[in-house]
Amino acid sequence: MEHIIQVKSLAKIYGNQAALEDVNFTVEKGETFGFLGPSGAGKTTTIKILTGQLLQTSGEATVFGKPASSLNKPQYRREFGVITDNSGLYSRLSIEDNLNLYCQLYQVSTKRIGEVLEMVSLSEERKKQVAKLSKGMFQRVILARALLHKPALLFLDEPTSALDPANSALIHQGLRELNKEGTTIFLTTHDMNEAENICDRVAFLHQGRIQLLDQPKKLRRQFAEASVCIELKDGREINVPAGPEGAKDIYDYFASDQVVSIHSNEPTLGDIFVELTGRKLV
Ligand SMILES: Nc1ncnc2c1ncn2[C@@H]1O[C@H](COP(=O)(O)OP(=O)(O)OP(=O)(O)O)[C@@H](O)[C@H]1O
Repeated sequence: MEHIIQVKSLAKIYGNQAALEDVNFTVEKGETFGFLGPSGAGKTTTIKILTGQLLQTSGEATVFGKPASSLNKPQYRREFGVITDNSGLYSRLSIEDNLNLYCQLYQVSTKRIGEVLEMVSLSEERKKQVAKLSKGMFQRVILARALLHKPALLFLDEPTSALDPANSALIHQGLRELNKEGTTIFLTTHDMNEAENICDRVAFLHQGRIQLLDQPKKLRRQFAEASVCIELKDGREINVPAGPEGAKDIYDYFASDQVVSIHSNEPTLGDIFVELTGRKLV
């Protein structure tokens, strides 16, 4: 496997406060990696270090095999994209004119504009002035701009915070398509649905350390209760052991035609986070 990002014993101390302590992880080529944590966990600090905007106090952070601190140099601009809150656009210009400027900057054909606007469902609005866009549309233009040059690696800091579910879904769709085209994605979020929807693996950051790291599916299984829930026609929900000891009950409910649905008692990523840390993700 090819490590696109490699982080070893990373620490960041602001004054006398440790924001990150002994953080270790790798991000493999082609994956969408989610960095989950509540406010103040150290997510933005990590993105800033990985994109060369901030220097760590100790430890190693390499991106494409080079020290992350070197990514600040203009020659690496084409290789990765960063989307943060303060990604400015020219408000008096249209969406299309904004993207035209970036095509020149990245030396990308303007044909790509149509493709990226399609990916974020903004084809119809391309002539609209940026000042007149809703927040969700604005966020989608920022994403479209980051997609123009098909970066090998894209960093997103809470890409859908404060967006409604419809706009979030459009951003997720754009990210999935970009990932299919080969872009490795590193995103921070405190939205567990976002993590479940688009991430191949997630790391739970709490108090400056990674508490868990795996595929969402595996984490849910690891923390699942050994029981299944049977929903009955009379409205009751019965929890039955998932092993042989529950088999007779399950058979009886089916045999007497009482079952509406049966599902495993798997926790959400949010449930797991609360169990692990005693804190909610938001
Ligand atoms: N420039 C700074 N100077 C001092 N402390 C800072 C600075 N930037 C961040 N911190 C502190 O470091 C810790 C981690 O902050 P960070 O912004 O990385 O968290 P976060 O997980 O991104 O939070 P949020 O979800 O609210 O954006 C916090 O306790 C924060 O107060």
